[in-house]
Amino acid sequence: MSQPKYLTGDKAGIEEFLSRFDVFLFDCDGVLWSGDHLFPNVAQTLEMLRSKGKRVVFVTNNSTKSRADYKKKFDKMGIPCDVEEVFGSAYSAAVYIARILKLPAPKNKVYVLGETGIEQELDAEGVPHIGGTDPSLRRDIEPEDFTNMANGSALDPDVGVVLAGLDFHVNYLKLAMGFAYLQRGAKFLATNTDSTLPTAHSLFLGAGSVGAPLVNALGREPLSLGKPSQAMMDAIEGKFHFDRSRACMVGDRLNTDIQFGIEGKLGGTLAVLTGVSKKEDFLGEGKETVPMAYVDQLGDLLG
Ligand SMILES: O=C(O)[C@H](O)[C@H](O)COP(=O)(O)O
Ligand SMILES: [Mg+2]
Repeated sequence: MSQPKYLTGDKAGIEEFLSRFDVFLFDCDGVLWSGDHLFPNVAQTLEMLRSKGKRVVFVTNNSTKSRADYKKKFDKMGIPCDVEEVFGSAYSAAVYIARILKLPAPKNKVYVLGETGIEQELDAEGVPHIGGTDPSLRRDIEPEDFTNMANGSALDPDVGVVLAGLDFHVNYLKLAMGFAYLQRGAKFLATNTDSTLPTAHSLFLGAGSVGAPLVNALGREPLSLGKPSQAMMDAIEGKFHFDRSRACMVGDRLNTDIQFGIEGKLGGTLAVLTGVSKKEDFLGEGKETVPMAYVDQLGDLLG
């Protein structure tokens, strides 16, 4: 497998690379920012691409925010963005549940292990849901909870799906309730299964690590609707109608972003070193997932 091209400081190489693509799919966490810290020259780089007539789509696995929430974040960060340019895993999962899975009401209710982003996107698709940010679940489990989950009286009979995403308020009660629904046959879905979350210039538990207790107890993985799932790529192509051979995925994580672009048969992939993956992860012999090119940070594309 050919080695990726290092583009930082290579003005001619950058020009040639950018000329191959009309559309850039941008990952967010670890590429544009770390939490609320915008990396250098990100806004200027996106402006440069747009001035060259390139289309940008923001494709994030972070399901804690809805597309509308991301639009507010982009505005706060001074990055011009239309809400329609954002395609997050919460939206991807809500579209899948509403338009592909299409469980017959009333058994189409979703038990959410996650934050408001998931709830907002389910609302937008008209999918009923419980759990999530419900404050009544932010408490210790009590002896009667075990009894009432075991006999079903604490469970909603209309729940047909358990949807797991990044949840900053996870506890035993919420996990136990999710497991109770799964044992009763609810479909097991995830917005994404990233093991770690790159933020505050460090790594924290990701969505996959929050949902891991359910995977361990149940003995099987959820269907993930985030990167590298090609259901997400198909949904993005269906919405934006682009030529995959002229599209490039830009990301910080090999087993989500770069794999997503490669398996999606996009024209190219660009790794940045400001998030999860390190260059040692893809340079040298026998590496499983290798980007077409890489830069130290996104702003290096300014040349
Ligand atoms: O744990 C997570 O959910 C992910 O680390 C996080 O949300 C990744 O977001 P992305 O890099 O896809 O923008
Ligand atoms: Mg990322």
